[in-house]
Amino acid sequence: MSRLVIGVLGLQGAVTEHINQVETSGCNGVIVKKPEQLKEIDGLILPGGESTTMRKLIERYGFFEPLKQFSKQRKPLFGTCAGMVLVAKELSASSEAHLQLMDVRVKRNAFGRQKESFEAVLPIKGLDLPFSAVFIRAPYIEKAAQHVEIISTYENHIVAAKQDHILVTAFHPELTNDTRMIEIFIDMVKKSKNTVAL
Ligand SMILES: NC(=O)CC[C@H](N)C(=O)O
Repeated sequence: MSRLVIGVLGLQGAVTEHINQVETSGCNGVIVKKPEQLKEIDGLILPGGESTTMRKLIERYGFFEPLKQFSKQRKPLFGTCAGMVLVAKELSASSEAHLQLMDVRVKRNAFGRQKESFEAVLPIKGLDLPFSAVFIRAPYIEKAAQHVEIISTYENHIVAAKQDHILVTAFHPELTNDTRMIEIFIDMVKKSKNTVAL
């Protein structure tokens, strides 16, 4: 069977770290810089970075509608940190939401100044052993619809979740050597390919 092709939206943020993890996990990693490339990939990672800047670049490079279409086709998406902000249907503090793909309300920079960046060892649904999660000016999910599966919480806040073909984490799984989080995503991509093939 040919290798799965996982794209990383390459407009801004932690792109190469994700590509490295994708390749370590046995898939082909592609930096996506043009909307046409979305046709060539089986799943897409929206990396961490700065969501407001990413939104501007999404508009500038004509990605807004193509990304919505990508999701409409139920192709798997993985939003990490700023990527989670981008997919949320709602943002708190009346900020304007972006792609609005997942039924969650996200609070940006939610852990406050004392906790600009920190590491926490978290139990994750589906993993036998806890995951060492790196948070950098991280958001969290303030509110999730019933059909959103909560995968992990930290101090009672939702920091990882899944809805259908969309996975999100408030932390940066690509900044550790642990590839188990990306493997959860790769499994989703594998399953979606099998469903399409049937
Ligand atoms: N590390 C990150 O991705 C930070 C996200 C950033 N606080 C934002 O809202 O865009």
